Amino acid sequence: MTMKTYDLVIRGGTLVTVNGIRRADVAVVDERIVAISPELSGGAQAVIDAYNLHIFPGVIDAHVHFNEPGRTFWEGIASGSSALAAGGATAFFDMPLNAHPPTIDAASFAEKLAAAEASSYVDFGLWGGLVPGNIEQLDELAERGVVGFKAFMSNSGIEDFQAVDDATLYQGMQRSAQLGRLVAVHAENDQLTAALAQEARTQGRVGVQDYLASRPVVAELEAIERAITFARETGCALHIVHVSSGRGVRLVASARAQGVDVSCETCPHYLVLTEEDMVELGALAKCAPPLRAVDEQAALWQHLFSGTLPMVSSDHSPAPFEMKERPDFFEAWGGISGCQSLLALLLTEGYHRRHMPLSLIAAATSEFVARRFQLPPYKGRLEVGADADFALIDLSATYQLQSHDLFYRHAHSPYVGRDFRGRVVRTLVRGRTVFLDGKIMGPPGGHFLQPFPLIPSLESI
Ligand SMILES: NC(=O)N[C@H]1NC(=O)NC1=O
Ligand SMILES: [Zn+2]
Ligand SMILES: [Zn+2]
Repeated sequence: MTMKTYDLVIRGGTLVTVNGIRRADVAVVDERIVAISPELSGGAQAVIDAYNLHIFPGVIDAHVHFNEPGRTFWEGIASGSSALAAGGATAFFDMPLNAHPPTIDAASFAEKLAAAEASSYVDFGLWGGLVPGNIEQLDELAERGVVGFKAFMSNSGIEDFQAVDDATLYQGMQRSAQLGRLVAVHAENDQLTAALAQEARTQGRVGVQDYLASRPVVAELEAIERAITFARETGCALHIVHVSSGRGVRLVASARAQGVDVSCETCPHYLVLTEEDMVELGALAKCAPPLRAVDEQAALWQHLFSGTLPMVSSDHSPAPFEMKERPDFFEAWGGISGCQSLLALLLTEGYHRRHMPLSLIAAATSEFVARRFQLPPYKGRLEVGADADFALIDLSATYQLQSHDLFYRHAHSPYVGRDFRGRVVRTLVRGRTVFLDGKIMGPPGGHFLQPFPLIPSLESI
């Protein structure tokens, strides 16, 4: 009798799935999970001892800006995907900005795809952009496999990626509905935020508080409602990125209850930082929508617990530190470097501090992401047949984050100096270790992920 031989067996770990946690061995052949059982017999070419570790499905970070090509000096796919791997992520979706050119047509898509295929350590999907003037290009982007189309309802801070006017958003959603792709929006009312900012700046009020006051919650609520109205009308699936307020999540949840195909995400910074931190940390913690008061933050946690807020992604939006150093706070780069800390923050502040179930963390960072964005059924789950994408976690390890721990091109983050509980020990992408004990293991071998089922090419129908 021949014994079965696996490529890899991970022994004794505690598996965290959306259906609960259990101890089991996991066997991998050809990049996929082929067996899960309390005591797996059979040989293996490699064995990982995970007796004191939790095995999470690899994080799928649906929202990062890696800036390559064109602004690789801000981040880059190699450094950004290294940071993700160090944070337990096995896949990401890159936003169509702040690379140059932005991903708004077939040619720019090809450039981005080539860059990511050459240097990503983890798997990746690509967002296309919806901007004034590119509705004709949505078809070619859909055909090439974008996750969906991202639009800014307010100024993006990047010249080459213009905010949508209402007509572009409406018509873009009509086209996206026909293409079966969703639209994701940065939801803030541009007129309101621009006018409030302008007023403050002409009066010489250019501090953190003035910035906060220029982007009130109502600007977010109004834009979310408008996007939902268009989604209801066009039948387009809608995703609201980085919702910063409990009331914003409520709008999404009630529209969903009425049958609108709309989802939302929040980011770790809205869960663990408040506007007071923005005052204290300055531009390191500058983002849009801005950080909020503690009551909004508490509401976000409640929504996360109840499932009305089903997804957390990082909105990692890095830049050289010099771009954060401006006497006028409005001029400092708005964007937080945080993708390496996404899972660790949820473990520290969610699981340890608030007793959030680990299953919910796995759902919010992996399983729901895969489902919402229609990844192939072998992504985002810990089960037989799925890709062997894992984050191995020592839940009880404590540490203080240091800037030299960060793999970002520019090693700043509002979380430096923060105490964490729960450490990523090892990350595997399709069975291959990409991060172990503080080091990235090359070479980069990330695969391009497309939504599934694939859109048939127009010539084939
Ligand atoms: N351009 C860009 O990355 N903007 C992002 N930064 C941020 O804080 N919010 C965003 O939308
Ligand atoms: Zn945004
Ligand atoms: Zn973003």
